[in-house]
Amino acid sequence: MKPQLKIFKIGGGIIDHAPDLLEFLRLFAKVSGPKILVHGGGKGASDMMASLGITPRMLNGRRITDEVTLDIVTMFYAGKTNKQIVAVLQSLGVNALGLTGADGNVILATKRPVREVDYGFVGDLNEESINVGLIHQLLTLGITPVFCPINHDGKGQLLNTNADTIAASVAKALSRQYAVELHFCFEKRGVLTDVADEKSVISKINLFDYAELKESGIIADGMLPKLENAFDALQFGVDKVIIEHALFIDEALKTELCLT
Ligand SMILES: Nc1ncnc2c1ncn2[C@@H]1O[C@H](COP(=O)(O)OP(=O)(O)O)[C@@H](O)[C@H]1O
Ligand SMILES: CC(=O)N[C@@H](CCC(=O)OP(=O)(O)O)C(=O)O
Repeated sequence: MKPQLKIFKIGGGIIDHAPDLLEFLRLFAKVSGPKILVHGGGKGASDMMASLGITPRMLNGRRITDEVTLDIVTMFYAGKTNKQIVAVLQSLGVNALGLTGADGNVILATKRPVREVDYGFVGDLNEESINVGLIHQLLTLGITPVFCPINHDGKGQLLNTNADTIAASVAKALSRQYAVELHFCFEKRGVLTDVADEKSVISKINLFDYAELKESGIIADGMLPKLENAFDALQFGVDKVIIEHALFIDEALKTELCLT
């Protein structure tokens, strides 16, 4: 039987609010067994860009990342956010190790090819991208990897990758060796039929429901790429995928995805 591995992803809505981030990290610290944290921080990065007089540009849930934007997001994700999270986890007794994809060549990305849109320095991932051996060794040493959304191309270029995609790709790659549970944690109780009503959580969504929810417009915005990544993980070997509130990971109200 494969050993268990729990992977959690948190996004900008939680990271941006210091008390919520601290509360989530307290809950994460209590999770037993091998675990990994993947963080985003898109909202804070956009705020930082705006404060510098630069207008953030997003398309289909991905940030158009020119040279200046890459500098800012690298400072924000790999610097401030990643190191702050690692420091708090250390204070909570978790031996966390903050990583970009360049560190230990742990995630190798490919610059997104220019088609109708030039996304700039955005990195795509594939089956070969994740250094499963290194992550396994870190977990064996009792270390908790903390991934930020910055990766590299192996030729000296840093690239910006959507954090949901990193979480799904790491989960898929490690599912060859581990029974993986993947948790997408954000500021709502799960996938809702009405985004204004926290009680309208859909407890289970299969591929058929997913198509209908997309068609009807019930899922929109950031939830679209999140569910796309989440179902991709489920279809390629991840045992369990859950979408839930970052501050209520112990509670039953949440959305679980299933294939049929
Ligand atoms: N049906 C839905 N249920 C829950 N959230 C939804 C739904 N449709 C759209 N959303 C939006 O998706 C957002 C989550 O995506 P996103 O902001 O990208 O999260 P994160 O930054 O945590 O990855 C929610 O804040 C919500 O506004
Ligand atoms: C290429 C790309 O879009 N990268 C994302 C990485 C951060 C992210 O995914 O943050 P959340 O999880 O908080 O949305 C961005 O810069 O917004």
